[in-house]
Amino acid sequence: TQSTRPQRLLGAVQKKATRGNPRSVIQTIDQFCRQREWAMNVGDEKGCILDSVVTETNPTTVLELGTYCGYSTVRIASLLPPQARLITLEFNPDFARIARQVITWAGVQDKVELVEGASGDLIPKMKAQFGVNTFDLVFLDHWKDRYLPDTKLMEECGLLKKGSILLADNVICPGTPDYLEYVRNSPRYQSQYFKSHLEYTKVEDGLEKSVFLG
Ligand SMILES: O=C(NCCCCc1cc2ccncc2s1)c1cc(-c2ccc(F)cc2)cc(O)c1O
Ligand SMILES: [Mg+2]
Repeated sequence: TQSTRPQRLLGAVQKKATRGNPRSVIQTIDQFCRQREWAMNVGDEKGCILDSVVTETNPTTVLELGTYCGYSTVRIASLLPPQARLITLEFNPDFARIARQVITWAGVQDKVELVEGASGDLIPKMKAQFGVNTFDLVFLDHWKDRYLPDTKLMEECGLLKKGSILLADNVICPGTPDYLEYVRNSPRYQSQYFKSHLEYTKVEDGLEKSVFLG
């Protein structure tokens, strides 16, 4: 039977990347996506912006919405201090199955909890079921029309505290117009746009970093 793109991406990682070395996993995926097949990872250009936001935030508790093959999961987890934790949500079980193997190959599985399900269902369970108080950093990279409702849901569930950082991928391409309008006009956020390009292309895209002001 035909393999899927995530399966071929995992194959490249298991063939070319060094076990336990997150940087070599990232490098292998970027090479695969540039030389073989495009895939919707945040990529190397936006990935550097992600890295700088993670390191400057120095988060203890991170939420990622949208795991896909685990590329940004590995990028974030590899920069976390020892006791820090990353919870990543994935809706698609096939993507989740691949992501678990990529995360383990990179050796960051002890910092990561991958949960399968829809963000709208799981966010209200974060405190009771996952023992989360608040998130220091949230990376939004799932359905683009869920960024705004899920941000409002996180506010309502008390998952954001003064200083929590929201970092949103794809605010230009595919685009998240209602989310951008909200975080840029709400008095509860201080927003900043980091201009970049859609992963592995010359198309404009960018990340929006929004600090929750409480
Ligand atoms: O859709 C994208 N990403 C979300 C996939 C949806 C996966 C989900 C995870 C989850 C977890 C919890 N609840 C609900 C959900 S839904 C996406 C698409 C493009 C793109 C850009 C130009 C193109 F021509 C074609 C695709 C680029 C990107 O960087 C993306 O992130
Ligand atoms: Mg994305």
